[in-house]
Amino acid sequence: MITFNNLCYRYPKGPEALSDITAAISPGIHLLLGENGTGKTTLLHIIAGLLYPTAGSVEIDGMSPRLRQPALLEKIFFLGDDMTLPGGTALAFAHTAAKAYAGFDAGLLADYLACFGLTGRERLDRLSLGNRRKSLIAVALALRTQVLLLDEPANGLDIGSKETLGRMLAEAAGDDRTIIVSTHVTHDFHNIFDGVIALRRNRLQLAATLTDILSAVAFTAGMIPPVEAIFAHQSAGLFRSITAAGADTETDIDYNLLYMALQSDRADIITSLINSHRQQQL
Ligand SMILES: Nc1ncnc2c1ncn2[C@@H]1O[C@H](COP(=O)(O)OP(=O)(O)OP(=O)(O)O)[C@@H](O)[C@H]1O
Repeated sequence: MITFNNLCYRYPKGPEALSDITAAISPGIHLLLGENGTGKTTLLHIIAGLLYPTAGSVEIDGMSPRLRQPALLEKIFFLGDDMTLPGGTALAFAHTAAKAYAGFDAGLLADYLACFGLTGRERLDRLSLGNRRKSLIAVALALRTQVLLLDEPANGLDIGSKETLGRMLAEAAGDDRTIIVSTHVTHDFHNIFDGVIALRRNRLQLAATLTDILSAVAFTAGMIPPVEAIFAHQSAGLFRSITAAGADTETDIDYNLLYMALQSDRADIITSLINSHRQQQL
C-alpha cells in the first residue's frame, strides 16, 4: 500500500509542483493521468525516494522512501522517460541493477527482451529510441520489484511493441505488486488498469479503482448524447458521454473521455459521484 498524507512538493526556487496530496493506493496497475506540468513525474520521483516531500509524507507499507532504507529501496524501481545511461548493454545494466534488487530474474529478462525482438547484447547508445526504451522496460520488469513506476513507457514504441508492453504489464501484475504508469496514450493499454490516479493543477483530483469508477459512472456512445449526460464530447460524428451509472449498467471505461471530463467544468460532479460511491462501499 502506498499512502500519501498531505504531501506537498516545491522545487527549490521553483513552483509548488504538488499540493496537499492525500490518498491510499492499493496493489494493482494504476494509470497516472494529468495534463503536462501537473506533477506526475514529481510524484513518481517522490515515491521512488528521488525527491523528498517539502511537507507531508509518503509511505510504502509504512516505510518512508526518504529514509533510503535498503529494505525499502529494493522494492521500488522507477523508469523515467529521459533516463541517460552510460554506454553498455541491457544485460550489463541488469547485472549492475541486480546487485540492488534481490528479485531480479535473468530468465524473465531474456523472455521480455525476446518478446521485443532484442537479445540484451545490443549497445544501448547505438539503439534507436524505441529499442533502447524496450531494453530498459525489459530490465525494469525483470527486477520484479513490489513497486514499479513507469513514466511514459510507451514513448517511442511502435504500435506492435505498445501492445506487447500492455500484455507484459498485465502479466506482471500480482496481488502484492503496485505498478503506476504515467501516460498520455491510454488507448494502448486499454484493458490493463485496476485504478486511476488523476492530478489537476498540482492537486489530486481522483484516486479510485476501476470498479469504483464504473459503479458510479457509465460511458456511452451514440448519435445523440443522453439527456442525463454529465459530460459529452463529439468526435467522428458520435457523441461519447458520461452519465451516472444505473443499478445494472455495465459499460467499459473510456479513459480519453474521462480525462477530457476531468479537465472540464463538469469535473467536480464526476469526482463527487465516484467518491461518494466509494464512501458507500467502505
Ligand atoms: N527540476 C525542476 N526545477 C523546477 N521546476 C520543475 C522541475 N521539474 C519540474 N518542474 C516543474 O514542476 C511542475 C510539475 O512538473 P512535472 O514534470 O512533475 O509534470 P508532469 O505532470 O510530469 O508533466 P509532463 O506530462 O509534461 O511530463 C511543472 O510546473 C514543472 O515546470
